Amino acid sequence: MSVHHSNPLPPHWDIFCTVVDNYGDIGVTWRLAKQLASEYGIPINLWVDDLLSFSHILPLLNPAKSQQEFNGVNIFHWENPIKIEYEAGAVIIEAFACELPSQVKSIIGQLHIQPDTQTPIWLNLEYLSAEKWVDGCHGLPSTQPNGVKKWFYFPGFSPKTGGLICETQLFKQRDQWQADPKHKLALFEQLGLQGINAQDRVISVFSYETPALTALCELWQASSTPIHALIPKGRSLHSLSSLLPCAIADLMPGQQFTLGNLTIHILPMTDQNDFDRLLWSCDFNIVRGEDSFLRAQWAAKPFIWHIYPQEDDYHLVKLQAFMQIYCDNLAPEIATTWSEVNSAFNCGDTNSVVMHWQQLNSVSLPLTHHAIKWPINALNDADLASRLVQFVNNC
Ligand SMILES: Cc1cn([C@H]2C[C@H](O)[C@@H](COP(=O)(O)OP(=O)(O)O[C@H]3O[C@@H](C)[C@H](O)[C@@H](O)[C@H]3O)O2)c(=O)[nH]c1=O
Repeated sequence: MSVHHSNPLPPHWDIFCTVVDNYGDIGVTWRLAKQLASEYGIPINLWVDDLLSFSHILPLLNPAKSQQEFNGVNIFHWENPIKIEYEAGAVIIEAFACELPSQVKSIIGQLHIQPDTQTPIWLNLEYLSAEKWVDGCHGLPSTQPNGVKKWFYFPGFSPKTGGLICETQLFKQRDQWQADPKHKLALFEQLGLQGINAQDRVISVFSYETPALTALCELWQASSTPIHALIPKGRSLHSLSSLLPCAIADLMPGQQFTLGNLTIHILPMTDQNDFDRLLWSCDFNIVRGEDSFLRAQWAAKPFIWHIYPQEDDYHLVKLQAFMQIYCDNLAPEIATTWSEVNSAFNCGDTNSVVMHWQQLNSVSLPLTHHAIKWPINALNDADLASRLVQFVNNC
C-alpha cells in the first residue's frame, strides 16, 4: 500500500513588513529574519516596503535595489503590486497586521483548494505586550476570506505566549563584552565619541520627545561627577533644543556639547549589532518602542522605557503591566522608585522624574543586580524563534 503525500512547498519562509513610522516594525522583523536564517538554516525572504528607513539600521543596504542579501536573508523591496515573480513558501508571516499583497492572498487561497498541494502556514506576528490577556490569545486561528486559517502569534513574557526574541549566543557575547572595559572604550572611539573615561557615568538616550528628558538633562548638568548622554540624531533631541547651541538640523554625529558636568554626544545611527553593544556599554539606557526596549533588558543594565504612545493613553496600561512583572520580586522601595521614574518619564512629569531619578541613585546597586538576573527569568526557557519553529511544526 502506498502512503499518499501532498506536494511540499518550497522550504523558504516569507516575512512581510511595512514600516509604519520609526524603526520598530522593521527592527523586530529584521532581528527575527536574521535569527531564523542563522540558527535554524531557514531560507528567509524579507519583504519591506520602505528600504530607506531600513537602511538607517542596516547602513550597508542599498535602498535602490529591488533584491539583495544580508546575513543570509533575502531582502526584497515590497512594491505594490509585487513586481518580482512570487512563489509561496512553507510559512508566510505578516508582521504587525500589515495587509498582505492581494496576489499573495490569492495564491494562498489557490494552494488551499488544490488537491495534493500543501497550504502555507500563515501567521500574523503581533506587538509585544506584558498584559495578561495575551496568554489567552496567543496561537488562536482566524479563518480568512480566502478560506485559509491565519494564526495569531503573540510575543510575550509568560510560558503561554510566543516568547521574546533573543539570539542563542547573545548573553554569552554580552558577558564577554562587559567583562573588559576596553571593549566599551573602543566602541565609543569607533562611534567618534571623545573624552569618555572608563569610570564616567554613561547614559544612552533613544526616546521620543518629552519634557521629562529636558528636566533630566538639566539635573545632570548639576551632577557632582561627569555624566555623558549619548543621543542619536532623532526625536529625543527635539526635547533638548533649549539646551543646544545650534539648530537640530545642523547637528553632526560625533559633535559634543558640555553643559556643566553633562556632556551631550551626538551619536551616529549604527546597525543593530553595534546598537546592542552600545546598550551593553552604558550604565543606564533610556529606550523606547518594542525592540530597543527588549534589547535594553538583554543588556542587563537599568533602563527607562519610553513606550510608544497610543490612543486614549492605552500605552500606560501596557507600561503598568510590564512594570508589574519586572518588579515582581524586587524589594518594594526599589520597585516603587523605578516604577515612578518610568511613569513620570512617560507622563512628561518633570518634577516627579527629577525627584525619583535622585532616589534611583541610592538603589542603583540592587537595581543593577536585578537587571542582571531579569533576562534569564524573562525568557522562560525558550526564546521566540524556537517557540515559533515549534509552533509551525505543530500546525
Ligand atoms: C538608535 C538606533 C536604533 N536601532 C534599532 C534598534 C531597533 O531595532 C530599532 C528601533 O525600534 P524600537 O526600539 O522598537 O523603537 P521605534 O520607536 O523606532 O519603533 C516603534 O515603531 C512603532 C511603529 C511601533 O508601533 C512601536 O512599537 C515601536 O516598535 O532601531 C539601530 O539598529 N541602530 C541605532 O543606532
